[in-house]
Amino acid sequence: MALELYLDLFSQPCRSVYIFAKKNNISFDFKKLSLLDGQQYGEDFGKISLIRKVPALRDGDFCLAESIAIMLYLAEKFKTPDFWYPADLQQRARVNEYLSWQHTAIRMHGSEIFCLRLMIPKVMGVEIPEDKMNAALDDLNSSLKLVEEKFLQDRPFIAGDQISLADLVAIVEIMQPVGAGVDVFEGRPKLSAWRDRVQEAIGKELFDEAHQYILGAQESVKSMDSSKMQVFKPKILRLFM
Ligand SMILES: N[C@@H](CCC(=O)N[C@@H](CS)C(=O)NCC(=O)O)C(=O)O
Repeated sequence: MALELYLDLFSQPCRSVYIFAKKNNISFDFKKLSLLDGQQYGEDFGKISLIRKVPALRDGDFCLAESIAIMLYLAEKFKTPDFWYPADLQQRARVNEYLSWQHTAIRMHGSEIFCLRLMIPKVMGVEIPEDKMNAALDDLNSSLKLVEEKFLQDRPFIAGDQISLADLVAIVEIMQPVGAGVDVFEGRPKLSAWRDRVQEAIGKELFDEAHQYILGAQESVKSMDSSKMQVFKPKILRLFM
């Protein structure tokens, strides 16, 4: 049985797994799971992951959740080039440091902008007050500043001269607010130059293919039937209201 990846390219961690697998010529069955249609709550997906989030992997009888665990599994199984997750002690520690930090920083702040600008107005039918939006933008800006000043410094990539899993996980998260219409690269030449290097290392075609849905998110969310998105209401109420 071919290796299966359950993905929705609206999702940042799905894009990192997708790009990683494609870039390393790992063949897989793309199992599209539509988050906006609530397919993560379906009975079939529950057999793959009780966490009910994507990405998820099935390799024979073995199922795995969590994007970073999935990419490390693929890296080990398919012996991908060292630069993705360097064997060098301190380079690997740099990658681990970024991967550990990002969950509650850039990922949280970029996702919040996406929810405040696109999801909440659609699902709840309300616009977000300006002060709340500004506070979320401040949080995002402080995380982006740390990406530049702490994680990149003067290096081409987070762990040194070559792309690693840290850069891949960083770029997919940083593109999420861009999809919601916030150009995080404007006025940030260092971050923009790093984005260009990451794009080049991934390959522009693959980068664009993986990001086409998120970059069209403003239009696609606008045209969606909000009654179908009510499945998100309890979560939005819990997290944001
Ligand atoms: N830490 C997880 C995060 C996975 C996650 O939060 N996935 C979101 C999409 S970005 C999801 O499936 N959400 C569905 C839901 O919460 O209902 C990873 O890196 O894989």
